[in-house]
Amino acid sequence: VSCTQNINTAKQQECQNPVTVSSGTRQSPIDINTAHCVYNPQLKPLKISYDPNNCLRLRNNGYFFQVDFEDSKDSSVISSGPLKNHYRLKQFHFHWGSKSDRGSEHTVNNQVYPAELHLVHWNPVKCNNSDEAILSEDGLAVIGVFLKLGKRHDRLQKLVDALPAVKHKDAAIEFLNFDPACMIPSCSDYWTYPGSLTSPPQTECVTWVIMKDPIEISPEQLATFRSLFYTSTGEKQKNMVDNYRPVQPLLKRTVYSTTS
Ligand SMILES: C[C@@H](CNC(=O)c1ccc(S(N)(=O)=O)cc1)Cn1ccc2ccccc21
Ligand SMILES: [Zn+2]
Repeated sequence: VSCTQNINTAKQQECQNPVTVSSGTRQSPIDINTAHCVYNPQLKPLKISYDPNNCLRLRNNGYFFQVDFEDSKDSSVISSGPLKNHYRLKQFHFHWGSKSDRGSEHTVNNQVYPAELHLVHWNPVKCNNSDEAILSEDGLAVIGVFLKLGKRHDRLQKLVDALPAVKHKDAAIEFLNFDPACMIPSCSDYWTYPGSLTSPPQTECVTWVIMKDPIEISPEQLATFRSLFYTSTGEKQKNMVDNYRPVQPLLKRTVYSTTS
């Protein structure tokens, strides 16, 4: 069933025909209960190799703002860690709250962060393109990075300065030479589990890799995220905030950890 519905906000908005994936057995996001995580000594660090020349454009898709990458070659890829194949970077985006006591999609021992970064990669070994990947079991690998309030993130400022140019839904600008590796924490520890897209069509195609350490951004930088709109120009303006899905049941899944 595909209906155009806004991203699930905390109120789990439903469109005409509710599309809650109630039959889902591996939905995302989840709360990461560190006491129930299983230490897996075989888990290697994730290998990350991004080429800033693949960075193409920044756009407002009406759910979040997103930076799109050239993904016709294996030039910005991740591998190793829990992954059997290498995966190509397609885009990254964020989720954030209207206030700093909400915003992240995943939580850690029920602790919420004010925002969360998702770097979305697809499997070129199993799939021909990213649209096919969302329909395949191990089609996507998404790196999640928590954001906490603190000092200004100097390298992220280039992105923050570009946001006013994409205030409204469907706005897009050329955005070049940004290295997403600057948003990966220096500590390589992570949790990993099998999950889904957190927005429609919520297909169960994602291997999640959630970095343990958050990165820091300033209150001013987060305020700029909140200055974007869900709405197109001409519509009644609705601030783009609280674009996160509530946590979903873990069910029979195990979250693996790189640390005991
Ligand atoms: C995959 C959608 C587009 N959405 C995504 O690519 C996507 C990627 C990652 C996340 S997250 N937050 O989990 O990292 C969320 C969404 C397009 N699309 C293709 C077919 C399709 C059918 C219905 C609706 C949208 C559809
Ligand atoms: Zn996301």
